[in-house]
Amino acid sequence: MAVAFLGVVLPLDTSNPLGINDNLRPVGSMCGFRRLEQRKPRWVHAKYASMDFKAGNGRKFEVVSSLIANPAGEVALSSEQRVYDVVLKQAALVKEQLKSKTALDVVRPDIAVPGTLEMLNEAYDRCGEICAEYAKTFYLGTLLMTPERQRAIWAIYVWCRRTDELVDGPNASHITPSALDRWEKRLEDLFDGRPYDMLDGALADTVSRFPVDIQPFRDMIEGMRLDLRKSRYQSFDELYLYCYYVAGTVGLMSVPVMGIDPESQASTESVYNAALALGIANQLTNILRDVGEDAGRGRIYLPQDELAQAGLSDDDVFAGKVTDRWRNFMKNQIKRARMFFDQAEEGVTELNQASRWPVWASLLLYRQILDEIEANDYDNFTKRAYVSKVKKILALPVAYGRSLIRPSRIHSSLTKV
Ligand SMILES: CC(C)=CCC/C(C)=C/CC/C(C)=C/CC/C(C)=C/[C@@H]1[C@@H](COP(=O)(O)OP(=O)(O)O)[C@]1(C)CC/C=C(\C)CC/C=C(\C)CCC=C(C)C
Ligand SMILES: [Mn+2]
Repeated sequence: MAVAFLGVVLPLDTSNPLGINDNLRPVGSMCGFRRLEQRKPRWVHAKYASMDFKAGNGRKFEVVSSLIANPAGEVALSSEQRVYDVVLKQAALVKEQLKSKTALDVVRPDIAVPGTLEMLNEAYDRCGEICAEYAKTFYLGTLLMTPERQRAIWAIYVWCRRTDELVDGPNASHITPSALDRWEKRLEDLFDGRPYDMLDGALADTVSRFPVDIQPFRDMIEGMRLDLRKSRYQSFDELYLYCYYVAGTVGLMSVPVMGIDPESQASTESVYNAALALGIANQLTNILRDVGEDAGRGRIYLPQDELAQAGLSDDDVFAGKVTDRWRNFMKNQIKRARMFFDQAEEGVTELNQASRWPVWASLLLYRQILDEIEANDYDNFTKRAYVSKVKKILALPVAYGRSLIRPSRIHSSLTKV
């Protein structure tokens, strides 16, 4: 089946609701080692890398603040510092783009999305339907936002879901790095106002209206590339980068749409940093919940050095036996994930009033998965930790109550300097 959209005939396969096919085209990626540079780590998550997780026996790399050195003395920026550089750039870009907002209420008048308004509305409605189908609670949360914001978030959600589906969906075994290159080319096209199908058309419209940058989208595709070629993570530093790619990026894509409260005294970069932390916390939680399922696919996302330090090996993970060593190891992993949630909390209040509720709801619900892992006595091999419907419903008014808290006028750790 095909639909005429934005002046061209676009494929739409009803048996494939996300409309993913391999009809994509070619592109490239990102950095590696740098020589030692004195850089001040700010908003550092390094404390999470070092707290109780210090370099163990036989480790090749040592965490030194924002730098990582190998035994030969070569020094690389830590993942945290590399990602923080992206945060700074994104925060600067959003400020820049908002300054140039035109009377037409678009931030990028150079993007002219072809097609009629009716087609565009239809595309956004479809994004909403997909979002409701795949993530009901989250969809309900978006209904509180202004219509323009809610449909922009749906369009971003659908692009993320489709990207994840490439490597995790039913056709995942056919996905090659070049298919991801073609998906990236398609992304560039939609950012240039040349969407490939109706769902891309909705996102093209979103990026013309909101100061959303292409970098986090590219980085998410990079995360999917990593997933194709890598099934072990040597250290938390490596895992952190993966979590940024596949989940921290979602925070960076969403904040320009959700907006920062006009009363907020917080710096833009601190809010972006909190959004990044929420993505990282969610992904760490995903990883801890899915240990058994991932092991069944030969994958272990847990940092190898920390497993070794706890006296555990890949074989223990594959054997799936809950021992005291495993419980202790998991306690530390859960503690770290909670620290990222705590950091994210600091930023939610700074968001625009109508955006706070869905973010609080998603934060509270996701964080409860960690409680459920504990309630399962750390058996994440044979039991899937999930939050019951009743607990989900109970969390919603709590989230609503928190969303009423206004940004603080008093100097805080997030205040602009
Ligand atoms: C200041 C502040 C705190 C602002 C909030 C910023 C914000 C909205 C952050 C959102 C964080 C978030 C929801 C991240 C998603 C993390 C996640 C679960 C990523 C998953 C990756 C791959 O995981 P995996 O394959 O291991 O897991 P599955 O078994 O497949 O689940 C993802 C699946 C990547 C794709 C992500 C999505 C489909 C979610 C996209 C969500 C949005 C665009 C909306 C976010 C908005 C709200 C209100 C939560
Ligand atoms: Mn997935």
